[in-house]
Amino acid sequence: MLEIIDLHVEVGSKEILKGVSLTIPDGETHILFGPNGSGKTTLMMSIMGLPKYKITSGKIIFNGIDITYMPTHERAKLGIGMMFQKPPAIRGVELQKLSEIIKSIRNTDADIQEYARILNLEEHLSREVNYGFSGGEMKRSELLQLLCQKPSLVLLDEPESGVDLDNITLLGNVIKKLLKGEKVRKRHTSGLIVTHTGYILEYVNADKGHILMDGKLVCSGSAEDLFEEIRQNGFGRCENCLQDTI
Ligand SMILES: Nc1ncnc2c1ncn2[C@@H]1O[C@H](COP(=O)(O)OP(=O)(O)OP(=O)(O)O)[C@@H](O)[C@H]1O
Repeated sequence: MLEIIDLHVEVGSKEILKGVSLTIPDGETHILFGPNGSGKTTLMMSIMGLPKYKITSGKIIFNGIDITYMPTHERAKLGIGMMFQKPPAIRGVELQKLSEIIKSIRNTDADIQEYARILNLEEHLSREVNYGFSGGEMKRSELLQLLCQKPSLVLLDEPESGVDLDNITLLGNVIKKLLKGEKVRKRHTSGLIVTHTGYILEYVNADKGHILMDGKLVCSGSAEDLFEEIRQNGFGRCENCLQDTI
């Protein structure tokens, strides 16, 4: 499904990712932990191919295709979808219109009205995408777009941040549905999720967790065990592991 090999990425001429290797097999959901500024968003953006994130070496292989230098819209067409931590507003484009475009590009059978109903976004369909939306509404709008895209790899960057407890339940259940492993185009859906709070672990079956420190993956294992360790001891012990990688 997704294979990242020794990835080095620069942002604004500063090296942020310093040799990340990660494999997410078909149908697996992996969780990415790490302190602020360690490079989690950078990794997600690099997988999605945002131009600001300059890959200086290494490879990203998706379903056997080398996508390292492929433009973002082609990656989206191939089935990589992302929920951004801070999604941009798109002036002049209604959420309904964008959902239809996404649906037609991927040729999915998404029921936009039904998904909007589930996500309490019916009134937002006629509004410009994310413009003036609250934090929680933006997250739901991102999720609506993902449901329309039906990606085979879902990247979720802090899906629960800024979302109230009722809406975390709603979001968690929809994400669970998105990842539940139903076959999309003969493949199961895979996921990579960044979380600080760990709420999302209550909704998804996480196959593995990873810890990113200063642009390097320093640890992999059970997502629940890693989260418990972080909850109790912070990233202190990870600092020692980071020293071992230098
Ligand atoms: N244009 C830039 N120039 C220099 N450094 C940058 C630039 N853009 C981002 N960075 C730095 O890259 C580092 C990694 O940022 P990133 O957003 O990937 O971290 P993160 O792990 O997702 O953090 P958080 O948990 O706070 O969301 C940060 O130290 C950030 O300041």
